[in-house]
Amino acid sequence: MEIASVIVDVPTKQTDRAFDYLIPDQWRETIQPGMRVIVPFGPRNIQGFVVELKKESELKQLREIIEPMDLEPVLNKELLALGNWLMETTLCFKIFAYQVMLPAALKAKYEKMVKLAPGVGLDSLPSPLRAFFSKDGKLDWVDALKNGIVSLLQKETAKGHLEVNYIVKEKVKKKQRKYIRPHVPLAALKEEMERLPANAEKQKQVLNYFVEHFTAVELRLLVAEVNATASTVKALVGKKLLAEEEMEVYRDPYEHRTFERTKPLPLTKDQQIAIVPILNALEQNLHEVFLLYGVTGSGKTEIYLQSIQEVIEKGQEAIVLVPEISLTPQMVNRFKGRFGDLVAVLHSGLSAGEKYDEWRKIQRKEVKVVVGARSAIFAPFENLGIIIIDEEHETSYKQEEMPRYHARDVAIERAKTYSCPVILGSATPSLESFARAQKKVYHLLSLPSRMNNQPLPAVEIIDMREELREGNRSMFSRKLFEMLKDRLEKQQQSVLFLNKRGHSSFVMCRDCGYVMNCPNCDISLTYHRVNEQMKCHYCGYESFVPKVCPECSSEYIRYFGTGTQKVEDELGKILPEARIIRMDVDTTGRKGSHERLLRDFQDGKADILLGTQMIAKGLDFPNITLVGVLSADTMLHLPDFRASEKTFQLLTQVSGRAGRHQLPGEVIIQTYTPEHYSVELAGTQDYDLFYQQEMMIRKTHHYPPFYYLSLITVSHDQLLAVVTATEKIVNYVRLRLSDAAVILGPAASPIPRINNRYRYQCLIKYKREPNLTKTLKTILDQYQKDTKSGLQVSIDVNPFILM
Ligand SMILES: Nc1ncnc2c1ncn2[C@@H]1O[C@H](COP(=O)(O)OP(=O)(O)OP(=O)(O)O)[C@@H](O)[C@H]1O
Ligand SMILES: [Zn+2]
Ligand SMILES: [Zn+2]
Repeated sequence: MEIASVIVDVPTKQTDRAFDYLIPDQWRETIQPGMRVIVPFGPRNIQGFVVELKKESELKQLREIIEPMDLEPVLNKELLALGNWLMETTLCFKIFAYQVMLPAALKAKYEKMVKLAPGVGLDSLPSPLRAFFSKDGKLDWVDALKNGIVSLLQKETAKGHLEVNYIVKEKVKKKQRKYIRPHVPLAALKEEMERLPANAEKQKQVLNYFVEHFTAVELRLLVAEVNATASTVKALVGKKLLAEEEMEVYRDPYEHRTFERTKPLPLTKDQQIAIVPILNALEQNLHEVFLLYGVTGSGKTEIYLQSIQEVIEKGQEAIVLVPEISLTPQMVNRFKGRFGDLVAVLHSGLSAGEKYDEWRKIQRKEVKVVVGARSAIFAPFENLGIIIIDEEHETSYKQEEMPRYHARDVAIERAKTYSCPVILGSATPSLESFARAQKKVYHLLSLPSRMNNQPLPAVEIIDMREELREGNRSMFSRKLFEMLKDRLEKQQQSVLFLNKRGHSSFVMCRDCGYVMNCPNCDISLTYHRVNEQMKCHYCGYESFVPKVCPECSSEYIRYFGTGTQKVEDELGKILPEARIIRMDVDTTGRKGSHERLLRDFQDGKADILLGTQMIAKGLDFPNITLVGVLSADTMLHLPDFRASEKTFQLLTQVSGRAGRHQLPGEVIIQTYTPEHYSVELAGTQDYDLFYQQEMMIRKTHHYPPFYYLSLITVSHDQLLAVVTATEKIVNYVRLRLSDAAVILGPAASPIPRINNRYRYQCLIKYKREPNLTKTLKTILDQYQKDTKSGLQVSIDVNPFILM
């Protein structure tokens, strides 16, 4: 085949299609669909994905592919097809659909270089410029910018002395190490060793090493082992007795860890009942979606492990998704402990190089199981036997930028292709999934009780308004304080949870109520204690904390809201003898710190674990008998129809950390809205009742799972332009959809301005609209092509964040 269709790395509407390129003779045998190539595009060289090979093109004049970037495809056939599906269902640019499937290391980086034009010598340049160029006549664009010589360069370019080149670079290199191996047969090696002169003592020792271990060894280790120098070894390589080669090594983030091997546990009655349908589906190669609904601590993970065991025995592969936040060492241990080196782990704590290496283990089929966060759903396995999504209700499974995909949908799509089962597991399933299970679209499996029939922990809800009325102004209710003290005496552990999401620490004037807002975006600035600054989380604007109120000059301007640091200080005052471990973004920033803190807690080096969302999930420690939630309602007041659902799920998850083993657990939930049903029902841990209540509300207000949603957001720096455009879009949508669709807008977005751009939206609620995708595509086409107007239109199908 002579011609390759290539999707180029230029995410615009005009370039969102395949371009044909001629494959030069020398690459004809090499280039295949799914490989990355470097192609000329306009004046630049850029990266692209080959999606198809063909014999003919409609175009006569084709440019040639410059070179392949891969020696084997990075995307297999199935993933190429999955890319098409992503474009269709999420309305993203084609290039994004492919890039999202690859580790960041394989995303191209471009370097701009200024070079002497062919046939031009350095001396043609004016002398002040010459010094900036390398001997071979090159200059890095970054250096040109730094030295402020761009206009000089432009003049020379106009004269034809210089040209600008774009060089595509890979972000990460494979890690290579030098290895030494014998180059002659063992007998010859022995002979040569005898023949060496007596003063070549070191060389003798090196050869002797290979006589004893006739195999390749890393140079570094060899030198250390025989106490020789690299030059001694080099000399033997020079004599062709030994050979040197570069071998690739993987960067293994778990290199220095040993995992205690575990064996399958005998399943409980409930577990046995739940696993049978899964094993059946595996045996018959059936695609089926299971919703494994099991209370916290009911043994869902053991079911995952034993299902995977079956898959491996069938010679197939498994993907396990867990939310980033619960990709704790404990979770990783459970999979590595059961399947050892057959497990690859992908999470954001790894460096780009480590992620790349884990990805390649998958691609080379050196592992059978991948445990990872959202993007691991694209693991390049080719014989998938099962896909498991733990904590399936977690909103982090939805990507909030292009492609705006939900990992659950991708999982089901891939599982259909491989005709294999999907398990969605949760103690608090999303309303969407539970509704589907009720309608028998998903197969419901239940684990209604905890291991060893331990009861769920007893939950008490404390009304913080009442505390205030009775004169307690501390952030700890009297009850929580008493119980913390009690646990200290009993030498049991407590977990204190502070809900940070939707909770900003803002600065307010106590005299006039002035709140510091971002001048570019209509939201309050967040107080950062570390550098005593106020920061906007949307545009990055920073400002100092004012000493007096800019409105009324009062000195009583101070910051509100509670951070973990403040809670820690407070705890130190009231329980000075307590040993506290704090886990939040500040204390877990460094690599491995997350793991270390948890291990310390597990080893009993602290009495109280204080943290944010990152401690809500996955923890399974026997000595935790008390969980305290400091403020249950901070999330309830977000402009989000899922606010109640999220609150209920989070409270249930945190409560589930207590009393998981022999000791019974207790939970204290502090709140300012104890009468809210999601707080109340989290108190009784009654998912079923919560489900019924929430479904009624969703039905009344036309929200999922009764209706689907699509959100169109328009932004521009002129308010009038945004309103006019959104109005037009709303009218257009109205014309194209049926009367059954509910079309809301134009309305200002919940955050009406970000970075000086006004934002308006149109929200569409619908049940079945065959015309919808086409309509949305037309809108995108229209506005994405017209870049001059400055209007930005983005569309989120099934949005999770409505801001
Ligand atoms: N069949 C079994 N026999 C004995 N112990 C078991 C069995 N299955 C699970 N366990 C243990 O019970 C505890 C709770 O199980 P697991 O963590 O899998 O529950 P889970 O449902 O995943 O909980 P959560 O949703 O709260 O994370 C673990 O310590 C686990 O090792
Ligand atoms: Zn004031
Ligand atoms: Zn801002």
